Amino acid sequence: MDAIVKNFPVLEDVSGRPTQREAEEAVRVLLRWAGDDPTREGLKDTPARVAKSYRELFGGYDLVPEDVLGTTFEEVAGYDDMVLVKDIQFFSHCEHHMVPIIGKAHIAYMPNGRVLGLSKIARVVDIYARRLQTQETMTAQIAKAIDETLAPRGVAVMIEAEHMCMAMRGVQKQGSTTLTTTFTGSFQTEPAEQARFMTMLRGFK
Ligand SMILES: Nc1nc2c(ncn2[C@@H]2O[C@H](COP(=O)(O)OP(=O)(O)OP(=O)(O)O)[C@@H](O)[C@H]2O)c(=O)[nH]1
Ligand SMILES: [Zn+2]
Repeated sequence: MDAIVKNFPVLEDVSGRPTQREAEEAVRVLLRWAGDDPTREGLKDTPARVAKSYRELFGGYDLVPEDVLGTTFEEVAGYDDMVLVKDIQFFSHCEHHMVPIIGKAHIAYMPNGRVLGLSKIARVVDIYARRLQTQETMTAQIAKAIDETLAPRGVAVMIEAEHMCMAMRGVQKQGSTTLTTTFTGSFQTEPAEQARFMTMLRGFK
């Protein structure tokens, strides 16, 4: 695997979680930090809602890719060419500002006798998207998870995303897209396979 994975180890568990009560109190503090009054009628239930919503938006911390990548099929009539699932939409949050990253993942692999249930590829994207992320980390983590669980001949992951921390605040550049890729196995060693991945991705829009 490439250097990025070594630099960004996979985070599978977060221990020492605060209680729901503590989480709600933290939201009240942030509401006051924003300049509002957490005791006013409209914000009364907001801390509880935010705490609940965090469990969903960051639900990826409770999941491991091995659990969803278990469904594989061997009876595919000898099919051994590229499988590409493209335009998998996701919402994540950047680890620097905790604001949304909105994007699409394109994932291909070269089977080695077994193919994955297609929905499982999208589930792996969600496991990593529903954590605090950088786009580079997420790209490498998805490739690593599929590579290690399925042991295919190669994996290619491309992510294209817009970072709201660059659009809504800070430098305030709307509409820019960041592209990241990770290639393993034959996608890394054979430029022709990488090129075919790009052609399949871009050729049939
Ligand atoms: N490489 C990378 N950078 C990211 C990602 N998401 C956000 N960033 C960047 O993280 C950087 C954090 O920079 P800092 O200077 O520490 O924080 P800041 O003062 O809020 O920076 P500005 O966004 O420029 O206002 C910014 O340049 C963001 O654009 C990501 O997925 N990958
Ligand atoms: Zn950010």
